[in-house]
Amino acid sequence: MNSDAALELITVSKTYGQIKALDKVSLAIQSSQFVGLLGQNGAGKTTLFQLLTGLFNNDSGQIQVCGHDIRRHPIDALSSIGVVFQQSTLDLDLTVQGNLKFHCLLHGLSRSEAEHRIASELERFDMTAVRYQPVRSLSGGNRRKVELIRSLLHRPRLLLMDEATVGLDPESRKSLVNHVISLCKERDLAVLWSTHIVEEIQQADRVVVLDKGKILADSSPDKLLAEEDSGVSLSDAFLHLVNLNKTIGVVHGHAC
Ligand SMILES: Nc1ncnc2c1ncn2[C@@H]1O[C@H](COP(=O)(O)OP(=O)(O)OP(=O)(O)O)[C@@H](O)[C@H]1O
Repeated sequence: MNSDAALELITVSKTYGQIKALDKVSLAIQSSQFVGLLGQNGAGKTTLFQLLTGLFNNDSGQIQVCGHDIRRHPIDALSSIGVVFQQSTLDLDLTVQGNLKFHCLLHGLSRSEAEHRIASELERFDMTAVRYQPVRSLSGGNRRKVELIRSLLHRPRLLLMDEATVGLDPESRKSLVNHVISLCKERDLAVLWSTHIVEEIQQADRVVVLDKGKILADSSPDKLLAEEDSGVSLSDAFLHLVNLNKTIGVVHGHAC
């Protein structure tokens, strides 16, 4: 067990009937690490996030967040996590302030501390001007920024970004990635960034490739490129790895 890790999974499995959505997954993320998670449809990414956010329990294995076991000490573990989900969870009819304040109060912050943190995070993201606007009136990119700000208000140690750029234009996507990379380094945050868009994680410290519930690779983007020797881009390396795993699966299937 790595007690310094912001997130540690040890042989975590989750099945749905016959389907092994996660199969003995082990993974550790340290503070200040930005880890990209790649996987094709059905690889197990959503299942992983569902376990990490306490929505479902793993069948076996252990999940620790900042040293807190998510099953035995869920409040300590979950309060160390900030999450931006793929689907927006903002109340469109409330103002930005209303959404952010609600989150602060849920986390037990006093009203004055909430005001202070909201003001300083909005300033950090250059969003002070929209503080009292209804979320409905914001662009998609700004709504995502509000969700990111909200995820940071209780000062998490681990940030989970679950396909958080879906629906954003390339510029807004790039801006969100850059914001999160800066935060990761400035605040010693551990980040797990799940995406289908390989270019988003070119600057990641590590790239984890998940396929059919198993980790196929866990290394730096440069190392992954060199190891796969499959083309010029990280995207080529990812596809090569996943296709290779498909071929191995077929060969094993025939052998049995
Ligand atoms: N509630 C469920 N009941 C049954 N099977 C499920 C359930 N949730 C996920 N699965 C199966 O588990 C596997 C992993 O699915 P999961 O949604 O975690 O993958 P994913 O990587 O998030 O895919 P996508 O990129 O399409 O969102 C798939 O085979 C999926 O069909």
